[in-house]
Amino acid sequence: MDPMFFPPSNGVPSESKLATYMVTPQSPEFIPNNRLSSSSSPNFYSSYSILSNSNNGAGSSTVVGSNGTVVATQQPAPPTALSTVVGKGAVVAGGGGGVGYAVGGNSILAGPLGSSTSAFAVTPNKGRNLLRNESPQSTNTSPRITPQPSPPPITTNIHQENVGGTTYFYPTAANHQLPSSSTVNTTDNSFVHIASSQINLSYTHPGHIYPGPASHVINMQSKVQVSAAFFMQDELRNDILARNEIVNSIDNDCPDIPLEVENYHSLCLLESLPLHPKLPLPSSTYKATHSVTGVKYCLRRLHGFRLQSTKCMQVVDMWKKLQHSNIVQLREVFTTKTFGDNSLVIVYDFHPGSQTLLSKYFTSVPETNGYTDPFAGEARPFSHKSSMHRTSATSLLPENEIWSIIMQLSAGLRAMHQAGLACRTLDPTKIIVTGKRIRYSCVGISDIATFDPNQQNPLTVVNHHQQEDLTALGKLILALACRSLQSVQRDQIQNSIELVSRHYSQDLRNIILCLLNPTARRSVTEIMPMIGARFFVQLDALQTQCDIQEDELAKEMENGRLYRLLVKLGCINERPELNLDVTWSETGDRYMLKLFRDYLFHTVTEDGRPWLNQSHIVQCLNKLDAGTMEKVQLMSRDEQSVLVVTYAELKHCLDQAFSELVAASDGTV
Ligand SMILES: Nc1ncnc2c1ncn2[C@@H]1O[C@H](COP(=O)(O)OP(=O)(O)OP(=O)(O)O)[C@@H](O)[C@H]1O
Repeated sequence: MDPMFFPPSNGVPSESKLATYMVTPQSPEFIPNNRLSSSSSPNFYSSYSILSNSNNGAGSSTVVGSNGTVVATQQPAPPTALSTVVGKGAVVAGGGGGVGYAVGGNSILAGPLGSSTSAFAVTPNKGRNLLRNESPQSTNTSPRITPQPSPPPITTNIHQENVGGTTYFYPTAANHQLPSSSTVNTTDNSFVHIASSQINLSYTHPGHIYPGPASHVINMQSKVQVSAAFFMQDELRNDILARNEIVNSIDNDCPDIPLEVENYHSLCLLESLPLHPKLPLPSSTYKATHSVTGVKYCLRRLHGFRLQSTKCMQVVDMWKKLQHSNIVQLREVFTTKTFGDNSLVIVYDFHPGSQTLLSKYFTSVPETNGYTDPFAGEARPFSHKSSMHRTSATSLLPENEIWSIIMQLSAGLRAMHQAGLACRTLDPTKIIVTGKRIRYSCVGISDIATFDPNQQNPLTVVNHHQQEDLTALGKLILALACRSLQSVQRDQIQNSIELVSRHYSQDLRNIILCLLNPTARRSVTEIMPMIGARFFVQLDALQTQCDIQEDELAKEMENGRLYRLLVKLGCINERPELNLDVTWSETGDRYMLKLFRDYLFHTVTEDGRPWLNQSHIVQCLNKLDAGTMEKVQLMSRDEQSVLVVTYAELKHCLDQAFSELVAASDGTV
C-alpha cells in the first residue's frame, strides 16, 4: 500500500501530505530498539529528521511527546545538547494556528549543535520562510559525507530520550563517523575531494562558487560596475550574440543556389564576383551547413572548373595538414555539377563576423562595433565594383596596429613557407579580420586552380611563389601605412615610402624596403629582428586578453551545472503521473523534492510577500549538488509539519527519482 494511505496516527493532520513521511509507531524505521538493521530499512526515510505538531496527536503514541513535538535525528546527540535544544523552545509546529516558527534551526536538532554559520543573514521568519539558518550542524559533529549516487547504509539503531516532554530519537553513532576525507560526486560528474576539515564551511564545495573577478582583471577595467563583476561584459556578450546571429541566419535571396551540394546544405551567398585577379576563374563564397555534423563552413566555388589531374590532391593534403591561428583551415576539396556547371569547391572553416582587410582598412565606411554586416546596404562593401572608390581611407593607422597586423601576417606566412607551401593570395580581399585576429582566407586555391601535372621542378616554383608572397606582404604593409591601395603603384612608391618615413618609425620603413627589394633573396624569418621588442608588447596584449577571457569563463562555468540540476528537479516536480501512478510526485522522495522546490523558490517574508533572493537559490542548489551534510528544514504547504533533512539525503532523493524517470522513459535524456 502506498504510504499515502497510511492512517495518520503520528499526529499529522490527515490532509497533510507530509503524513507520507511521518513516522508512525508501526514504522519500523523509528522504533527505538536494536531489532532493525539497515536491510530492514529499504527506504531512505529513516534518515530524515522529522518534526511534527504534537497537538494533534499528543499522547497517542510513544513517539510524540507531551508537548507535541517530535524530533528525530540521525545525529549522535549527547543529552546535554538535547537540553540546550529544548531549552530554546523554538520548535513549535502549531497545528491550530499554523504559525509557529520562530526558528532557530539549531533548536530542532538533537545533537552537539554549534551555532550555525548560515550564509543567510536576513531571515524571513514566518510560514515556509523559516527555513533559514538551516545549518544547525556544527563542525564538531561527525557529519557524514554521502558519496553519491548511493548513500551509505544507514544504521537504524535508534536511541530515544525524553527531555521536558519532548521525545527525541537519534541513531546510535556507529556509522556516522566522518571519514577523514570524502569524495562527493557533483552533477557534472566531477569529483571533488573534500577534506573533513572543510565541512564547517557553509559549502563543502568552495570551488563551485565564483568569488568575483581577480584583482588583476578588475583593475584592468577603467570603470568598474558591480554588475560587471558577476556578469559577462556587455561587449563580449554582444560580440558573441552577433556571431551567433550570423552563423544561424538563413539569408538566401538567390534562387539559383541548389538546396544541397554534396555534403552541404543551406548555402548562403557571402560574396560573388565575376573575376578576381588572383584567381583564374570566377568564384563565389558561401556559408554552408554540413549535413552530418551541422557545422557551418565557408565554401569557395570556382565556376566552370575542370580538374585536370588528381595529382593536385597531394598539395591539397599538405594544406589540410597546415594548422595555424592566422590561416583559415582548408578542410576538403571536391568537384560538383550541382550548380549546373563543373565547379570546384574548396571548403574552409567559417569565421562569423569576419570582414576583409580591404573592407576594414581601405574604406571610410564607419565601423560598427568591430562587425560589419556583409549583407547590409545596396553595394556590398568589398565588391571590386566599388573598390576604387574605397581605396583611400581617412586617417593613418596607429603604428602599434600596423605592427600587430605585420606580426600576424608574418606568423601565418612563416608557417606556410616552412611547410613548403606558398600563399599566392596575399591580397587585402583574401585576408580576413575577425575581431583582432587576422587570417589568410583563401589558401591553396591557386595551387589547385593552376596546377600543372607536367611541372618538372615544383620546388623551384614554390620558391618563386614564396618570394612573390614577400613582395606582396611588403606592398600590403605599405598600403596599410598609407591607407591607400594606390600607394603601391609603381609611380607612387617613392612618395609612399617618404610618407612612412615622416609618420612612422625607422623599423617600419626598413621592413617595407626589405620586403620590396626585388634583387635580394628574402626569407620571412628575416623580418623578425625588425619586429624586435614589439613582439613582447603583442605577447603581453594577448596574455592580458587571455586573463580577461578566463575570468569571463569562470563567471559562466557554474551555470551549466546548476542548469542540469534544475532540469532534473523540473522533470520530477509536479509530474502528474509516472507509469499510471498519479501519486508518484506527491509521495516518497518526490514529495521531499517538492518541499525543497518550495523552499528554493517560494519562500515568503513575514507579511507574505515573495522573498526573491538569487543567492539563496544558487547556494541551496550548490549544497544539493554537493550533497552536503548540512541540514535544511522543509515545511509542508499546510504549515503543519516540518522535515529536517540533509542535502545529502535530498541529493539521494533527486538521483533516485530521476533514475526512475529515466528508467521509465524512452531512453533519451
Ligand atoms: N572563412 C571565412 N569565414 C567567414 N567569412 C569569410 C570567410 N572567408 C571570407 N569570408 C567573408 O566572405 C565575404 C566574401 O569573401 P570574398 O573572399 O569572396 O571577398 P570579396 O571581397 O568578394 O573578394 P573578391 O573581390 O575576390 O571576390 C567577405 O565578407 C569575407 O569577409
